[in-house]
Amino acid sequence: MTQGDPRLVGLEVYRVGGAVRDSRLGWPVYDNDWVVVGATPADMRARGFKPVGRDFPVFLHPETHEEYALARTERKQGHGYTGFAVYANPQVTLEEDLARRDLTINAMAEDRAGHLVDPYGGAHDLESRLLRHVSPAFVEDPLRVLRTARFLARYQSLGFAIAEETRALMCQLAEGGELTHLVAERVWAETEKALGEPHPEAYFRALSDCGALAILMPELACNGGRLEAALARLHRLPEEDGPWVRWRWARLCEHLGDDERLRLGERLRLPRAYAELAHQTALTRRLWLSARAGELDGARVQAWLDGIDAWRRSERVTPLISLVSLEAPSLATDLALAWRLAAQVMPRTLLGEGFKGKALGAELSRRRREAIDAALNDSDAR
Ligand SMILES: Nc1ccn([C@@H]2O[C@H](COP(=O)(O)OP(=O)(O)OP(=O)(O)O)[C@@H](O)[C@H]2O)c(=O)n1
Repeated sequence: MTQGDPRLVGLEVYRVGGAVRDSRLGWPVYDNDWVVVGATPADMRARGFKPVGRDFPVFLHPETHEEYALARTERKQGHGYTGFAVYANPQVTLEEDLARRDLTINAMAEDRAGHLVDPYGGAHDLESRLLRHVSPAFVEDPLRVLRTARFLARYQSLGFAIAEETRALMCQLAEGGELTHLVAERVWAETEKALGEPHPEAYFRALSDCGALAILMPELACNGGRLEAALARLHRLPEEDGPWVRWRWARLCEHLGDDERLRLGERLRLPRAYAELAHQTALTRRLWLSARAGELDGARVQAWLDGIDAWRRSERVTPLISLVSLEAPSLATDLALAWRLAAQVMPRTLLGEGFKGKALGAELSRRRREAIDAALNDSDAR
């Protein structure tokens, strides 16, 4: 791909990071990152690369739009993400650039002929299925605790585990209070990515094991048994092509009380769509729990439909009923009928009958309730 590219002639360029790791694992590679050794920003601009990094000397290839970063070292100076001193200069070697990286499997490079440069044993760890830190500098970026957990969520089915000594550093970061310096957006970004991986439960378990979950998402961490039950639900999702990452989040949080769920959402600055689905899912859980306890009645079903705003957002109903069918199949059948009958009560009809304003609202509610009761009675009769 890079062979014969005139912009690269005379440049010392290596493919690095995730692309090297994933191609060796046989995992799909979506984009390539490159490191350039021995060049200056002026060299890159002269070749037509576009500078993109405000903080780092990173350039975009004008045609492939892939990232080319000048080799750099980084040292932590303060707390949080801004506290890094970046040092890029043509003397920085590839080995030095690789040394600043988080995990050995992420610290491999390939030259343009495909030869591996692997000073930290990444290929061996890839074979041994180990997530292992490159150096003690791992602790300089607390986000790496989450990244390591996320890679476990991605590769767990390949047999990966976190190396004992890396796990110790993760615990150390949690105990030392470093995680409190992570901004909500970065925590959520990693968590959202982890939720999209094949084994998101491994992410939360790894964070729980090192004490990070108790700091970052204490609402989920407070009780081991509840956490395991919540993690089991991550793979029990409604059947539909919809936003399954959101569903995973919703199922994870559905056992939380309203206050806890809101607090967690605020803590993570959760996007609205996630918060809304989590709320609807929690209401739905209460409904099937009440059915299980033999306490279901028309009022509860109507309150549920009101709560999820079914009348205006009818598209919400079927997926939630599909969720109920996983937990309480016969209730799902009843709800489907109740919804079908209640949705046939049209405000327009009532307007035609002369209802207006408050009276219209009250009559609408009364007739919907009638329809719901009829559906539930029908179920009792069956
Ligand atoms: N906190 C971080 C973030 C990134 N990296 C390094 O930067 C590379 C690129 O980071 P990124 O694109 O975030 O991750 P990928 O490894 O490419 O993984 P993904 O497949 O999730 O994109 C990583 O491989 C790793 O070497 C790091 O050491 N520490």
